[in-house]
Amino acid sequence: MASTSHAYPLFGGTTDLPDVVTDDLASDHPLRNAVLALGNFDGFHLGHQALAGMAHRLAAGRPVAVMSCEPHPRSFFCKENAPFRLATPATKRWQLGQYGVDFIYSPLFDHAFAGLSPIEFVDRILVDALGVRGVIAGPDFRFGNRRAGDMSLLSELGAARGFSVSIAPDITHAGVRVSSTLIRAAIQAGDLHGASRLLGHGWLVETRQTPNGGLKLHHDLCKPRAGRYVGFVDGPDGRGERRCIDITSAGEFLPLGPQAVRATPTMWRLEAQVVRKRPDVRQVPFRPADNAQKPIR
Ligand SMILES: Cc1cc2nc3c(=O)[nH]c(=O)nc-3n(C[C@H](O)[C@H](O)[C@H](O)COP(=O)(O)O)c2cc1C
Ligand SMILES: Nc1ncnc2c1ncn2[C@@H]1O[C@H](COP(=O)(O)OP(=O)(O)O)[C@@H](O)[C@H]1O
Repeated sequence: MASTSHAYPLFGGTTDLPDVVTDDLASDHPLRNAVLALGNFDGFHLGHQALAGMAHRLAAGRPVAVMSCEPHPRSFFCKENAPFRLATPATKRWQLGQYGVDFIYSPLFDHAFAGLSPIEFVDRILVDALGVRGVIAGPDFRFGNRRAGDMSLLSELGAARGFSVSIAPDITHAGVRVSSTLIRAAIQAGDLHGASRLLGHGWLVETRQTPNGGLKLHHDLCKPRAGRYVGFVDGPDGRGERRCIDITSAGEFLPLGPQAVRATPTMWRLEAQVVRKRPDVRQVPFRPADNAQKPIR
């Protein structure tokens, strides 16, 4: 049911991108009667993926949707001083497309939206604007002004209004609940292997051209510890290739060797921090593609 097809060789082929819905769906819109997963889904980690899988099973052929407010509520409430996001909207859209999500409900998170009471959110958004058949979220999901609504209130309201409310079990890794916060901490420590294990995929980042022709991490993304990294990018022949880059504390990408003069890609999968054994080692050889997840030393 998703609309636009988009090819990213880096990510392994073509995917149908979900529609992005920012407003009410008309009463006869085919995307009504969806099962909607609630939250922000930054990074689309293992917990989020399990939730999306459950939404698919509950939907049983009806549309599957994911909520993702913009800006991220954490930026709106200024809970973070530094950039913190694990994924840009474009990357998230591609990831959700890979999971067969039909649409992303992405309302503007402003004072008016944040000020909706839990009952207003249910009546105005879930029932009137989207006409959901069911919703699903983790046990910790909070909604409505001052986070006043919880899953038990949502279950009551759903039963009264005729949509189903499902609570997803916690997904853990090594005994700890997987969360975006945990993944950010791993990235900030330069532990991209640890981050990838919790994400369930490599960390996909977008870069931007700087005015002086360089490359910089997208300004909303959390910054990995400054150092030398191996990243995987789309090559000029449509196949992927591995490159070495130094990432500065400001998020600048400094390509090494002859690749520095090549056209600069905008999407990378950052795979590993290069641990230097000897201080005089300047270049690190590329590893074969099938070694993607092994540490490079
Ligand atoms: C309609 C609606 C209104 C919300 N209003 C608030 C709010 O006033 N204050 C707040 O902290 N979170 C509010 N939230 C919750 C945020 O979406 C978000 O879950 C939370 O702030 C993110 O914090 P966390 O990442 O620490 O869980 C609201 C959510 C919804 C759906
Ligand atoms: N480890 C997990 N197991 C199960 N559900 C999860 C997990 N992490 C997040 N969720 C659920 O996924 C949805 C999106 O979560 P969100 O708050 O955006 O992610 P996070 O807590 O990782 O920042 C919410 O309904 C949340 O309860």
